[in-house]
Amino acid sequence: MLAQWQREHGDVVHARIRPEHFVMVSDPERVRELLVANHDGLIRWERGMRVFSRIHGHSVLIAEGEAWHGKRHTLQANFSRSEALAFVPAITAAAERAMARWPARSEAWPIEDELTSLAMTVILHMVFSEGIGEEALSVARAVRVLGEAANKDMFLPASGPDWLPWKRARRQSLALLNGLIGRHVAARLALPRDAWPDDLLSRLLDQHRLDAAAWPLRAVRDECMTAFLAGHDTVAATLTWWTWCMAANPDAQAAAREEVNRVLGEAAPTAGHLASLACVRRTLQETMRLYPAAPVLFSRRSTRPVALGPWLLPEGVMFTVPVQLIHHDPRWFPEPGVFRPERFDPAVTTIPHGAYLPFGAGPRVCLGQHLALTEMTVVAALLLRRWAVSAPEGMVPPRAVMNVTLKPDRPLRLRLSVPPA
Ligand code: HEM
Repeated sequence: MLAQWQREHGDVVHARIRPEHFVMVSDPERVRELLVANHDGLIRWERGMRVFSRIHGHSVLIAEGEAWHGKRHTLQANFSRSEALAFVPAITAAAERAMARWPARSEAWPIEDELTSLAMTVILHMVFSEGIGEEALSVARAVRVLGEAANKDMFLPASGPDWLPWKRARRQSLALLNGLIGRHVAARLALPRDAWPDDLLSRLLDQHRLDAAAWPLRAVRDECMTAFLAGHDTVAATLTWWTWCMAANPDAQAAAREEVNRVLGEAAPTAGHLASLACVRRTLQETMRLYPAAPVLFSRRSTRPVALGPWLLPEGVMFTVPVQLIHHDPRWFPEPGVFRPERFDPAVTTIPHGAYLPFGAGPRVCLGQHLALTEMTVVAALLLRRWAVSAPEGMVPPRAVMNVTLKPDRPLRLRLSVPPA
C-alpha cells in the first residue's frame, strides 16, 4: 500500500484514515528533516509504546522528553564505539565457544536458533557478565511469544487484561524474562560492591546508589530488559538474514571469506582487525538494507507544528518513514533487489544521507549500533572462516515477516560445509 501511495502521490503523502492524519515521508532529505531537525517535536507512536511498555517498563526505548534525555545521556557512554571495541575479546570468546559445538558439515543446520542463542549470550555478558546455558531455548521461545503477542496487540485499540485465559503463554513468557532479569539483579545486590564485575548492571546500580529517586531499582530493571531484548533480537535477525544472503550469493560469500583469511589468517579477531574487514562489513550493511531488523520503530507523532520542506504540518500528525520502501528505491539503490555489497564502498557510493536507515537517524538513533556492528562483524568473520553456507536441496527462499523484528517466515536452516581451500 505504501509503495502505491508513493507511486501515485510522491515522497510526502498525506492520508486521512479516521481518526488519524497519516503522513508518509520517503524522500531521504525530508526524512532527515523529520527525524533530525524536528526530533524535539516528535514522540514515538503511542499505541506501539504502550504495548512495548508492558515488557520494557519505562526504559530509554519508551520514555519521551526530559525523562528520555536523562536516560539516554546516562546510557550513552556504555554504548560508545570504544566500549564496543573493548568488548571484542568477549564477543570472540562467546562466538568461538558457541561455534565449537557446530558440526563441520550439516545438511540443514538450525542456524537461526544457534545465532539467536549466541546473540543472547553476547548481550547477557555485556549486561550481566554471564552467558546463558540450558535456558537459551526457553528464553528464545518466550521472546518469540511476547513478540507475536505485541505484534497483534499494537494494531488493536486496547490490550485485554493479562489474566484472560488465552493470554497464558504471554503471561508465562513475561514471567520467565522478568525472572531472568530479576535473578541477576538480586544476585548482584547480594554481593559487596567491590565484588561487582564491570558491566552494564553494575554501572546502573551505581546510578541507583547515587540517586535512587532518578534511578529506582525498577528503572535499572527496565534498562536491563531493553538492552537484553533490543540487543539480541535485532542482531540475531540480522545475522540470520546475513547467512541467507551469503547462501544465496556465493560470490559475495567467497569474496568476504577471502578477506577474512587474508586479514585474520588463524588469529582471533581483535578490535584492530575490524577496520580491515571492510568487505565483511559491507555484506552486513547490504543485508540490513534488504532486511532492516526494526522497521516498527519508525512511526512518530508530532507534538507541535512540524516544518517539512514547503509544508507546515500541525500537531497530532502520525508520521511514518517506510524504511523498507526507501531501502528498495532504485533512485538510491540501483537494482534494489540485487545483493550488491559494493554499493557501500565509500570510494563509489552515491547513497544520499537519509536513504539508508537500518539504525534510524537523529538523536533517537539506535543506542546499540556500534555494539551491533562490532558483534556482527566478529561473528560473520568467524563463521566464514570455518564454514561455507548454502541452501539445502529444494529449499524455498524464506519470506520476511514482521514479529516486532523482521524475521524469516520459518526458522532458517542452512547447509554447512567445509569452505574451499
Ligand atoms: C542489527 C542490530 C540492530 C538494529 C537493526 C537496530 C535498530 C534500531 C532502530 C531502527 C531503532 C530506532 C531508531 C529510531 O527510532 O530512530 C533502535 C533503537 C534502539 N536500539 Fe537498536 N538495533 C540493533 C541493535 C541494538 C543493540 C545491540 C542494542 C543494545 C542494547 C540496541 C538498543 C537500542 C535501544 C536502547 C534503542 C532505543 C533508543 C532511544 O529511543 O533512544 N539496539 N534500534
